[in-house]
Amino acid sequence: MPATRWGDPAHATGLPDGVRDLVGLVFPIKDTPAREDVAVPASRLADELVAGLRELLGEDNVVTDDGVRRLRTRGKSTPDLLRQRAGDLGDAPDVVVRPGGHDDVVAVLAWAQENRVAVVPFGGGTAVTGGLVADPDAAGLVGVVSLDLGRMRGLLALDAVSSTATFEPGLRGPEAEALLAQHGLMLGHFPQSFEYATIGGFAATRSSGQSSAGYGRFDAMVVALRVATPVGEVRLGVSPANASGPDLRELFLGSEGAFGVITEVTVRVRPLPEVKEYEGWRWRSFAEGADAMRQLAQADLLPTVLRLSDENETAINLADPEAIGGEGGADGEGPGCLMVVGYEGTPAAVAAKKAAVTAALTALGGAPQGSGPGAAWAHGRFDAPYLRDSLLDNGVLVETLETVAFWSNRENLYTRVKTALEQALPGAMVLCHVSHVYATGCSLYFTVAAPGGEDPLAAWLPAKAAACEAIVAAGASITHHHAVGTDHKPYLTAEIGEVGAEVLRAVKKAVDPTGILNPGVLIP
Ligand SMILES: Cc1cc2nc3c(=O)[nH]c(=O)nc-3n(C[C@H](O)[C@H](O)[C@H](O)COP(=O)(O)OP(=O)(O)OC[C@H]3O[C@@H](n4cnc5c(N)ncnc54)[C@H](O)[C@@H]3O)c2cc1C
Repeated sequence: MPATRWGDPAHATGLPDGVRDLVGLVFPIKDTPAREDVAVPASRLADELVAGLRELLGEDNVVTDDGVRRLRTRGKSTPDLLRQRAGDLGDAPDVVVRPGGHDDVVAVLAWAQENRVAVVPFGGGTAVTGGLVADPDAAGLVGVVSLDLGRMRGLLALDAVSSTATFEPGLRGPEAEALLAQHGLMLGHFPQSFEYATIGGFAATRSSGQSSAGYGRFDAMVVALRVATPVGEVRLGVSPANASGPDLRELFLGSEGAFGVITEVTVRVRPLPEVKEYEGWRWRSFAEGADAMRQLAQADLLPTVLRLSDENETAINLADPEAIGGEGGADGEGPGCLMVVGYEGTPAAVAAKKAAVTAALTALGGAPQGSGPGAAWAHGRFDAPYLRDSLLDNGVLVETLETVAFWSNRENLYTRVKTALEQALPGAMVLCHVSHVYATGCSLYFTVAAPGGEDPLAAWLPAKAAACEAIVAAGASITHHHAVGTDHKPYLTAEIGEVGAEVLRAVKKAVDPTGILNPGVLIP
């Protein structure tokens, strides 16, 4: 994946003319190509130090090449891409190392402690909240090692009786699913970053995928972990559940490389679905559709996939305000909102769930739209990041953010965040969908598009701050699944309290006394 863009360059198509024309009606279009010619800053690590790493891992697995260091710089948020596109490679690691297994990771951590070098675990590099941007200076360290887990790609164990699989951390989503598929099994974790994000990254950020209604969040799939910390190994999870004090698995899930390097992840697996059916439902308003989701969740009637776009997102996604959304729906009752509902499983299970959900949604006032919208969503479910690059190329600023609250706070949260973004970015288009649903609440996922102007990063950062402040003021969580990283860290204490922040600092001190792991990330 290039440093300045998402994904496989062969899949990047540019903006189709029709879409470019449509976008041009709303935002000024101008060519803003990325700079690829900027030199990577020189490595801060002395040759003798790098030689020490080579002795540990072998010549081929210690890389100081500028091209590789460029690729391991930051993650894939829009600010990350904008910095890279402008030629700012200031956060480039000094060296990239590629451990072959748990013992290699242990050896690198010992080397880093001895030599006071920061270690940044690098999975797929799809982080969107600054989780890959360590600050060695703040921790008094002399440089940064990017710990690229890409060689650790094994399926280590499969317990078919218990339905669990143990993976190494560097497997990307499709690779893990392909290994399981050989046994007729699946994991069922499909974030939009599925093609590049890794098993270790999913665990380290407590990721949530597009099928979370049916299969759950990633952290809920994890039953056991092996973690290498600077003070020793931690192995957790000898049983699915227990009452053996606080569950320490939870301490390492979501720890974003600040407490240790996750070297093995054991997850619950399930049979591959025989049937997949996705369909659309139309609602008169976002509030009405969201309330239908709440009622499904509270009646234990969740399908596998469930998402609801607000009026703006519905209109934009369909790029045809006459079809659904926009002024006046087909029934003349005002703007409409599209819900995507998906069912996966055995034919009998799908038929039974579909019948029950259909009856419930019909009774709640939903209008079935057939399989067309569902098929369109399934076809394009991993394409949006490519579109973002094309829009950035054309001078349009695009970024997403997400949050989560209880149902009783949903409307308040939606209004506050939308208003904050619209006020901070005049002329912005703010879209939203309910992306993940629980019996007690839901996640809201916002997409913002605005004129990039002369300095899109300078335009975006105050808007992001305004949105974060609105989330805090609404009493919601600063993140549902993108994690804390460095971007959300200023808002974490407001959510977990001073004592909570002190607990995190105390754990950090216990497992990483020299502060080499991801300094500056997560811990307030
Ligand atoms: C276009 C796009 C779409 C996205 N869609 C979703 C989505 O639908 N759902 C979602 O949840 N997220 C989404 N994300 C965010 C991101 O993909 C997730 O946070 C993902 O889980 C990160 O995995 P990764 O392997 O890329 O981790 P990285 O980006 O490499 O790392 C993320 C953080 O975890 C740490 N880390 C990585 N591996 C380990 C390890 N083995 N041990 C310890 N620490 C580790 C890193 O140091 C860093 O702090 C999206 C991102 C992009 C760019």
